[in-house]
Amino acid sequence: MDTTLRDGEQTSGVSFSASEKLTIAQLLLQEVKVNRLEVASARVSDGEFQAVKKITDWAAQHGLLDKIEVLTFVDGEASIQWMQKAGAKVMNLLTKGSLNHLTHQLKKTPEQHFADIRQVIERAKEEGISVNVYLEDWSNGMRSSPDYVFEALDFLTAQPIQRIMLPDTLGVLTPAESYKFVKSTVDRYPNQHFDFHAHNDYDLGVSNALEGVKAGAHGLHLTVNGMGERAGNAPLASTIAVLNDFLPEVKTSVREESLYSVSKIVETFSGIRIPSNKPLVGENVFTQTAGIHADGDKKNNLYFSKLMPERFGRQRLYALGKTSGKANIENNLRDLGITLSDDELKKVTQRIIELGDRKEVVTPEDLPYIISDVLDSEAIEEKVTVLNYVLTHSKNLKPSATLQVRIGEKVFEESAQGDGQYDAFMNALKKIYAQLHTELPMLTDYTVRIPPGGKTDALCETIITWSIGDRDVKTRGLDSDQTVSAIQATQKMLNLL
Ligand SMILES: CC(=O)SCCNC(=O)CCNC(=O)[C@H](O)C(C)(C)COP(=O)(O)OP(=O)(O)OC[C@H]1O[C@@H](n2cnc3c(N)ncnc32)[C@H](O)[C@@H]1OP(=O)(O)O
Repeated sequence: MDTTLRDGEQTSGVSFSASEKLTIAQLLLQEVKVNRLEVASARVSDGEFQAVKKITDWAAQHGLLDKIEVLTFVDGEASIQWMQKAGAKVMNLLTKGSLNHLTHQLKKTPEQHFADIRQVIERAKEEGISVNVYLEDWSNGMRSSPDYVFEALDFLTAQPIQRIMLPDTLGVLTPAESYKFVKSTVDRYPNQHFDFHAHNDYDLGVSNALEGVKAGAHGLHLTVNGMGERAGNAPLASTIAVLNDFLPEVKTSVREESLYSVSKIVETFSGIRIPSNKPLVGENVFTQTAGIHADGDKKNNLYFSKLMPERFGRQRLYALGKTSGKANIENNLRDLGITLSDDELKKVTQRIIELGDRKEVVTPEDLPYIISDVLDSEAIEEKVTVLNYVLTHSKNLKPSATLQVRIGEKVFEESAQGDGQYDAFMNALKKIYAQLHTELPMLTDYTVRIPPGGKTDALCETIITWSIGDRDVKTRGLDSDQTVSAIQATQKMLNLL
C-alpha cells in the first residue's frame, strides 16, 4: 500500500493540490501498479475533502474504488460521514496500539476503547464501508505493554475487518525486533492479514520492512521518495528493489521501470528535492565518477551490480571532473559522436581535471566547447550567437528584454516582458524562434551555485536542464552576473539544438 498521499504528505511543509493528488494516484495505480493507496486522513480540511472526492470519482469510473483508502479516527460518526460524502469505501481506522497512548492521549480503558471501536466498525459496515485497523504505536506497545497489544488483537481479529496494520509509528525498531514482533503477531493469528508500516528515523526503514516481510507480514506501507513525517517512511523504490533482489520468493505487483518517473513527479509537486545520492532515484546513483570504475565498466563490466539503471528506467552516466580518467571522457564522447586521437584525449582530460580542481561542474554538454577551446578546433560550430541585449528590472513594472540574435547568417531582434529578467529574455527568444517555426525545448530544472563565502561579486554558475526529444540535456554558464550566466547556458542549448 502506498501512503505518499497521506503519510507522505505529513512531510513538514508539503501540501498537494487536489489535481496533484489525482495525478499521483493515477500514476501509482496505473503505471507503478501498487495494490492500494491511502490518500488522506479524514476530517483534515475542505481541500483534502475535494482531493479525495476527485480521486474516488476517477477510481469509481475505472473500477478501482476498492483500492482507495482513507485514515479515520475512533470518533463515532464524524469520520464515517466525511468518508461517505467524499465517496470513499475503505477506512483505515486509527486505534491505539500501546497502553501508553491509550491511557495518556485518549484517557480511556481498553474496554471503553474496544467498545468505541466496535461501534465505528458496526456503523461502517452499515454504510457499506470496509474496515482496516491501525494499531498506532504498536512497536512501543510490543516493548512496553504486550499484554494490552494481544488483548487488542484478540478483540480485533474477532471483528469483521480486512487487515490489521502494525505501525512502527516513531521508527524506533531494530531490524531484529521488527522480525521478532511481526513474527510473534503473525504466528498467533495465522488467518489474519497483517500490514507492516515502517518509519525511517534511524535510517532503518528499508531493513525493517524487509524483516517484517521475512517474518510473514502480508503487506507493507511505503511512500514515494520515503516522504513522511520527521525522517519519513520506508521508501517505495528501494524497498521494492530489496524485496526483488533479496526475497525473490515474495512477489509484488510493482513495476520497477516506473519508479523513477513517479519519484520525479512527486519531487516536483512536493517541492522536496531528492538528495542526489538517494538510492535508485537520486540524480547521481547511476553515475560512475572515478576513472578506475569507468575503465572497469569497459572490461567485462567489472563495476556492475544487479542494480542496473535500466531496471528503473534510468541510464548509466560517466561524470566529468577531477577524478575522471580517459574512460569517463571516452564514454561521454561516444554519446556525442565525437572521436579524438590519444594525444587530443589526453589534453581534454587534463583540462577537465583542471576545471574540476577549481570546483567547476563540467557537464557532458560542455565537452564540445572544451574540445574547441583546448584543441583550437571547431568541434562545435557557433551557429547561434546572442549579439546584444538590454534587460530591465524595476519596482512595480514588469521586467522586459530586447535582444538581438544571429542565427546562421541572419540577425533577428525582438522584445518581450516576463516574470523576471530571464523569463523576459526567454519570451523574446521564443518570438524569434517562432519566426523559424521552431519550438524551444522545455526548461525542466534551473540551479544556481555560488562558491561559499558570501561574496556578491563571486562567479555564479547556472546549470539549466532542458528536455530535448527523449533526452535531458544540461548546459552551464559561468559569470559574475547570474542572468548573464543563464544566458550563456541558453546560448549553448541553442547551438546544441
Ligand atoms: C500515525 C499517524 O501518522 S496518524 C496521523 C493522523 N492524521 C492526522 O493527524 C491528520 C491531521 N490531523 C488533523 O487535521 C487534526 O488533528 C484532526 C482533524 C484529526 C483533529 O483536529 P482537532 O479536533 O483540532 O484535534 P487535535 O488535533 O488538537 O487533537 C487530536 C484529538 O484527537 C484525539 N485522538 C488521538 N488519536 C485518536 C484516535 N485514534 N481516534 C480518535 N481521536 C483521537 C486526541 O485525544 C485529541 O482529542 P482531545 O482534544 O479531546 O484531547
